[in-house]
Amino acid sequence: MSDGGLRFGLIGFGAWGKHHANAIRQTAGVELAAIAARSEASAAAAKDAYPDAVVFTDYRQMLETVDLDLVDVVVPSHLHHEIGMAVLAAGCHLLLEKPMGTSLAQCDDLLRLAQEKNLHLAIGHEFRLSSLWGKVKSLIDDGYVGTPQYALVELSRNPYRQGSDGWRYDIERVGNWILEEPIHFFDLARWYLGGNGEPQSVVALANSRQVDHPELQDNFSALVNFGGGAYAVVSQTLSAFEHHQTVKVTGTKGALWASWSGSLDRTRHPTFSLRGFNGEAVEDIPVEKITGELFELEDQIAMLVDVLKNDRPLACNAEDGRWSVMLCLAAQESVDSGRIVQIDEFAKRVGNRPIN
Ligand SMILES: NC(=O)C1=CN([C@@H]2O[C@H](COP(=O)(O)OP(=O)(O)OC[C@H]3O[C@@H](n4cnc5c(N)ncnc54)[C@H](OP(=O)(O)O)[C@@H]3O)[C@@H](O)[C@H]2O)C=CC1
Ligand SMILES: O=C1CO[C@H](CO)[C@@H](O)[C@@H]1O
Repeated sequence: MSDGGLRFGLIGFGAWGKHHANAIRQTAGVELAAIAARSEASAAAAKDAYPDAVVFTDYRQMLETVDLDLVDVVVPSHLHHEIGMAVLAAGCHLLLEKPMGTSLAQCDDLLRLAQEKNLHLAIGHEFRLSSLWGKVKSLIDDGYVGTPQYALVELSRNPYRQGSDGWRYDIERVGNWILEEPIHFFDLARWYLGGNGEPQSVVALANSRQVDHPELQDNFSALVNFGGGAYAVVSQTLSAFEHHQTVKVTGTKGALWASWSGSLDRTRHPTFSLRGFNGEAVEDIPVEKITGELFELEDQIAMLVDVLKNDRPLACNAEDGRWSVMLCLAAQESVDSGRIVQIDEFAKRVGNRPIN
């Protein structure tokens, strides 16, 4: 760490990488020291927006020549493993965007190397930093609903962006569409219901609007069984308009209903609300801070500064990231086979280790 604070590098200056760069710029105690883009055009845009950062078109050169504390990786999903491994091998802490990998073997390589090198590996499930989705979690933990028995995490939105070179619509590069956005909801569901034990099984359905691309699934719904009989419903449609997300959690005593709406996922002007039934009365529950993925991204960078400077725990660690990848892969297997997938069996067969 230099005297001026932490030195962060960024790899990937696309649609979401630009927001990461901005979040780093907004955060006290950290400097965006270097950026690696791929094309000359993206590198020029990075240099223009961040003239004080050293800009590269080869991330390896950046890792070899610049002294960095943490590198933030925001590239198409099929590159997470290759680039994440290179960052850790270079001895830098890593913030890796979701999905942690497109296979469990990739997640395990990253976990192993981070452990060997004693480096932090944070996964970009920024919803965990949200004042709204986080308030639901703290109310559950405080016993507001009693023992949680049911969670619905649902999104209705417009279609995914193509991504640079159309990677998001290429199954080889995206992995599957569950790894794109429903992965956040599996992470939330496990966060909310995890007190009942880890997920035990998943069954899912999906379909596509494009007859010639059945693998690009616009509609997706899954049921996840947790210990103690609790279960979650994760559901998403990409065939809708704007961006509307709902969480409903009910338990033996009460209920919570959170909702977030915006013209786009990245609006800074959303509407959101949290209502609860505490077993006696229905109430509006105040949410202290504005919420949305742009705000959470800033909080995620601030959280990392706190982790590195004050040795605090990560909001979402590599085991959590691996779990959410596993749930997505198990759900895709259920879609493809038409069968319920037992997570412990899947974990041993595909992940080469039991769930606990
Ligand atoms: N947590 C969240 O809420 C979100 C997470 N994401 C995740 O972030 C990642 C990026 O998504 P997004 O920004 O939308 O995708 P984009 O396609 O918009 O951007 C990807 C960028 O990566 C760059 N890139 C590709 N290869 C390399 C390389 N070898 N070195 C440096 N840069 C490279 C591309 O460069 P070029 O421009 O030159 O082609 C492009 O600018 C994905 O994994 C996605 O899942 C995305 C949105 C939200
Ligand atoms: O949260 C998200 C917003 O949407 C993107 C797709 O358009 C996803 O990549 C991402 O995870």
